[in-house]
Amino acid sequence: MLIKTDPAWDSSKKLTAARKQINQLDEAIVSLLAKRFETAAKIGKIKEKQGLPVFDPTREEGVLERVTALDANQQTRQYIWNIYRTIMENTRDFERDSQENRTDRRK
Ligand SMILES: O=C(O)C(=O)C[C@]1(C(=O)O)C=C[C@@H](O)C=C1
Repeated sequence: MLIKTDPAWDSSKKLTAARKQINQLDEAIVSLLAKRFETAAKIGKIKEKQGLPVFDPTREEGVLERVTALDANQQTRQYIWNIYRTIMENTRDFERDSQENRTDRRK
C-alpha cells in the first residue's frame, strides 16, 4: 500500500490523472470518428449511384499528406500516417457495408 509521503504516491496520482485525460480525449476521438464514418457512408452511397469504386487511392494519398502536415510534431507524423491508413481501410469496409448492393468487397 502507498502512503502519501511516498514518492510513488505522487507518481500514482499523476498516472491516474493522465489516464483520466486519455479517457476524455478518447471520448472526443470516438465522437469525431463516428461523424467521419457517417460522412463516409454518404460518400459511399453517392459513389454507388455514380458507379464509382469505393477505393480511391489518389484521394487517400492526399488525405495522408494533408493530415500528416497538420501534425506540428514531427516525431508523431509517422504514427498519424499509420493511424489514418487504418482509419481509411476501415472506412472503405464501412462504406461497402452501408451501400445497398454489398457485393463489392474489393480493397
Ligand atoms: O473521399 C472518399 O472518396 C472516401 O470514400 C473517403 C475515404 C476516407 O476515408 O477518407 C475512404 C475511401 C477512399 O478510398 C478515399 C477516402
